[in-house]
Amino acid sequence: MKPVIALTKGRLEKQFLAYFESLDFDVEPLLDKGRKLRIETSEFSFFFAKGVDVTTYVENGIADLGVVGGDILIEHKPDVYDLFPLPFGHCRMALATKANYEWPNQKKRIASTFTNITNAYFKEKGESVDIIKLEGSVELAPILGLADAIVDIVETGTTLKENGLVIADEFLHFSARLIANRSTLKVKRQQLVPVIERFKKGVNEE
Ligand SMILES: Nc1ncnc2c1ncn2[C@@H]1O[C@H](COP(=O)(O)OP(=O)(O)OP(=O)(O)O)[C@@H](O)[C@H]1O
Ligand SMILES: O=P(O)(O)OC[C@H]1O[C@H](OP(=O)(O)OP(=O)(O)O)[C@H](O)[C@@H]1O
Repeated sequence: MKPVIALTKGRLEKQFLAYFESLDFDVEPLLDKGRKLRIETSEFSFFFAKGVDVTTYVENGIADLGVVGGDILIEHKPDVYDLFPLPFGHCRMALATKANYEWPNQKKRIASTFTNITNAYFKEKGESVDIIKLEGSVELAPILGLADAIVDIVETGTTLKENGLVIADEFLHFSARLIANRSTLKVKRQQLVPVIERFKKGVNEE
């Protein structure tokens, strides 16, 4: 059986494809996949899922390997092998507010998709805050008055800028990561190690 790889769909998928192609793997069947969620190449079986679901599939041994953002690993702490960083998907975590924002004297309200990361960040500062969980377009929260600030991913800073927000603090840097199921890595060692080494070659050559 071919190794099974779970890929985070969307943004990371496109960057993965470019990387995968640069390592001379067969990408042809992945290029025109349409709405298909599973694709077979000559060497691998791929499927595509949201980042956090990629970790669930890898954790449960449905996929041998997975490609996922480092933010997802820190936020959800799945029980998988975190093998190494991949040279794409670079972004950072930031606390952001409206420009010239005056923090209130009472407990701060922080909106984020990353509630565990936010909680850990403020805990380390010894500050108690109210965390409001949002699923996307988090930048809206300070603008509409739902929260004083947000904790969210920043790459170019364009989304913050175009919505009148500024970075108050930056505290974590991420890239995509290659992850593996813990027991599969032992059982299918002979098959997986050469694949992992080939992925690593691309990282070392960067
Ligand atoms: N603006 C960004 N620039 C670079 N990398 C990003 C950016 N936003 C997210 N990422 C990285 O890419 C991964 C996938 O993000 P993506 O936005 O495609 O999925 P998502 O956050 O689940 O969004 P959606 O709900 O739209 O699918 C994230 O886990 C993160 O590591
Ligand atoms: O610094 P930038 O390059 O502007 O990128 C940052 C934006 O990208 C992500 O959002 P995404 O596009 O995934 O949409 P979402 O808000 O629905 O998560 C992130 O949540 C920021 O909003």
